[in-house]
Amino acid sequence: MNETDAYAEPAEDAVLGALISSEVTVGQIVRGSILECAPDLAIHEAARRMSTAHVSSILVVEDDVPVGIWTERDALAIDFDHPDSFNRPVHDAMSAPVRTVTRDLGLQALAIRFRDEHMRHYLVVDEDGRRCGIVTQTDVVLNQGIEHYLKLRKLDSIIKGSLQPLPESALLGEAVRQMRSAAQDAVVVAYADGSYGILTERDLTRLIAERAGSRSVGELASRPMITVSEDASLYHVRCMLTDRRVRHVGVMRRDGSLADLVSFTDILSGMELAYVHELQHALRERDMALNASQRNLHLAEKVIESSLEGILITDEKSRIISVNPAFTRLTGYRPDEVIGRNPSLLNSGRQGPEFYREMWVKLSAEGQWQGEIWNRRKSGELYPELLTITAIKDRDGTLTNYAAVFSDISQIKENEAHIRHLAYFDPLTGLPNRRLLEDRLQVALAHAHRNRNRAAVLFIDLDRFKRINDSLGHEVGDQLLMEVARRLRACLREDDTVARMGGDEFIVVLSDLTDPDDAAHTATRIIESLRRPVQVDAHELTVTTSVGISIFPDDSCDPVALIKNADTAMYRAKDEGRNAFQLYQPAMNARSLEHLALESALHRALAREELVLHYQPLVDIRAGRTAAAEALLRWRHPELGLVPPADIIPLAEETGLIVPIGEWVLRTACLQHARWREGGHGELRMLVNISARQFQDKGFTAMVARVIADTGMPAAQLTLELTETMLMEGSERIIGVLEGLRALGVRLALDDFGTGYSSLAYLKRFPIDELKIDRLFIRDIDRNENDAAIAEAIIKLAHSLGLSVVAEGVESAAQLAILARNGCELAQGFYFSQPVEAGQFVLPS
Ligand SMILES: Nc1nc2c(ncn2[C@@H]2O[C@@H]3COP(=O)(O)O[C@H]4[C@@H](O)[C@H](n5cnc6c(=O)[nH]c(N)nc65)O[C@@H]4COP(=O)(O)O[C@H]3[C@H]2O)c(=O)[nH]1
Repeated sequence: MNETDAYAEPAEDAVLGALISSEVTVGQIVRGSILECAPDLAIHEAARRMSTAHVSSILVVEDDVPVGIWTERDALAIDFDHPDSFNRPVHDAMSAPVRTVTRDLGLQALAIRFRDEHMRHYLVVDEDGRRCGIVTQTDVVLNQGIEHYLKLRKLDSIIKGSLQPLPESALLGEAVRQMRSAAQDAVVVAYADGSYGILTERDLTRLIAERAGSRSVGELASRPMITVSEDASLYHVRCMLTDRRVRHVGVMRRDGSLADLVSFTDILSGMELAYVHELQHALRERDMALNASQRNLHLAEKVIESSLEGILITDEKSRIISVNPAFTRLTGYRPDEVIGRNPSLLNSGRQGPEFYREMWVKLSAEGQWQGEIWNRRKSGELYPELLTITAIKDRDGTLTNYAAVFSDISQIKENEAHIRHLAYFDPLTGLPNRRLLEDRLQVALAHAHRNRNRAAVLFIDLDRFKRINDSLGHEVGDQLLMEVARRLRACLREDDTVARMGGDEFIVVLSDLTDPDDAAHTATRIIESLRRPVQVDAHELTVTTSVGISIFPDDSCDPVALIKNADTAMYRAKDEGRNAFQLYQPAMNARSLEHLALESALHRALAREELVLHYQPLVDIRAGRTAAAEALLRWRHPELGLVPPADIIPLAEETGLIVPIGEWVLRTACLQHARWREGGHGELRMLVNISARQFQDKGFTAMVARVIADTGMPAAQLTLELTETMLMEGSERIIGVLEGLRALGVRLALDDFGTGYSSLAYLKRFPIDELKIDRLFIRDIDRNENDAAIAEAIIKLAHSLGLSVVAEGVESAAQLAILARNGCELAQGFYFSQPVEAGQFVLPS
């Protein structure tokens, strides 16, 4: 094994490790023992003690105070031609004052001091100035953790090439003079046989101790001199110096001649310490960044692993490369069954190729696709999921992966179907209820309009039903209603609709009538059919019926008006003696004239400041405290008195006046809120209704922003109430408007929830914060199990979508108790307060 192999350089990692942990302090490397002597000790005795102790310095102490230090370097100052000088007191030859460093000084800093102050020894003291030891340059070279640097540098980079060997016959005094003048700590002695020897400061100290006279260097030098090739690295040299316990090696040129003598001092002064320092810093930072990114990676892995949503990641060719545990839970496939395969293995076959084509078009254009999709589990079962696919690109924009995140929405769909059934059908008779009827009526009218036909609405009321109910009990009443429903159905064609409006009221919609008389014929058939006695248990019941008829388009084109007109006609039939039908006549409805008059007056109402807002509190059920106010529009008509919004809003929408009126409402409510804030009630939220027509206005979001800015309204305290039907136009534009509003910081609530037709899962797409359950569901919540079930289901669903819930129209403590039990957060209704003028609004104390 040659020397180079013996000092093989450390592996890269070991070097880096040494570097990073190299924040060593002087205190950690200093040797505890200090050789001390009194100032009057003879120099040769001091030298003897140093030689015996193998140390390079002795501290001169007087009265326990260091007054100087005598080192091997100081030995050079001794006159070797006159050995008498060896007997002088050390005080005459020592260096003073003693330079000190503290224990906590870093090795880097110490190395710089050694180099800049040309020192080779420092006395180390602790925080209280107590002596702890002597630190030498050699200690630094051995402990600094600079291996990486030494490894990079070759020996030839520090060779000075100024070596002047002395002939073996030269006298010791000459050698000392050369060392002194050349500021060297050793001289090389060239022997006549071509070999070399070395005489060092340490040898001089020994010679002083021996009181050696003037002898030739050939006799005194150590030989042979240890040498190394000029190609070796500084690291290699350092290892040699340490292992051989020497402080100098000769450097041999490739041609065999002696190039120089190098020592620990040369190694230290050849180092670019600032560079080393920077390198250490950079490496430390790299290490920290690496640690941080490993931590982030670990975190991301944990999130994916514990996510309740299924996650699937593919490569750019759509081959699955990883799935999370939720994926396995939801689809039934283990990772090893899907990795490497295409996600199409989950296809249910329910969506056609066109669906997937559109998905890919959107994915490549926008980088993301979201929607509902039916997939197939491993068991073969189909299930609906809400799926988001994101295309992932690297820094250069090259597509690298797709990530799909999905949740099983079967439960939501089931709830939705359940609620829809509860919401659209009368549980007693199984007939459509008012909501579904209105829907069907719209369809029937559109159909009739298209076919240029008529349609009819028949309002049916059982005469004196209440008497039966009160005298024979609900059970009997219910049986009777079920039989009535069955007979009504039997009187109609398949395309016609019969609905129960509640109590003993039914409505029939006859679609596509060619002759209005057909409506009268059907009415007669119904009256006849219901006139036949009904057997319920032991009772034979006979009921009579009154029917009112309105015809589309003759009596109105508006479904609500048609129902109202049929209702009016039905009352006329009752007035006329019951058990008959009446066709609607316009004169029956004096209100239509009123309507016209109102329309022109509304134009002037804004300018005349006839509009006012009333406020109704929303109460935090758990805290029993007013948490918000809803602003409700009123019109103080000079003759008609207070006109309710039901009469104002449709008119305002028809005439387009809703835009300025809507802005007035918002501004007035915000100004009112400013007054409450001044009074210390800034915590109250303000809810403002937005109409569909207003929402369609292009400048709507800008208007809201303007009002907020003008009035200083804290956006988070403002909630805009929207209705389901507004959202169901469902376009990207609507989502854009909602997101624009959200960006302003306002909250969004969905009003009258349950009366629209929305897909509940679809709601997930909208940035809604709050859901207001329509008061129709609340009205009978304490009497009707069905309504209670609907309210409960809506509350649960809203919570599962992360929405808070407001119950509207709470009129009794019993209703409130049920809502509280179901976890409903807020309630509003006459039980707490009617809508009142701002001055009468009771602020929370
Ligand atoms: N039976 C009963 N009713 C209760 C109870 N508690 C509150 N109400 C009524 O329920 C309605 C609640 O407002 P909404 O559902 O947003 O319904 C509002 C809202 O959709 C609309 N509206 C009111 N003000 C405005 C407005 O400034 N702009 C627009 N676009 N619409 C408005 O008119 C609708 C009716 O408003 P109002 O007649 O003031 O009727 C109010 C309120 O008086 C209760 O315990 N029992």
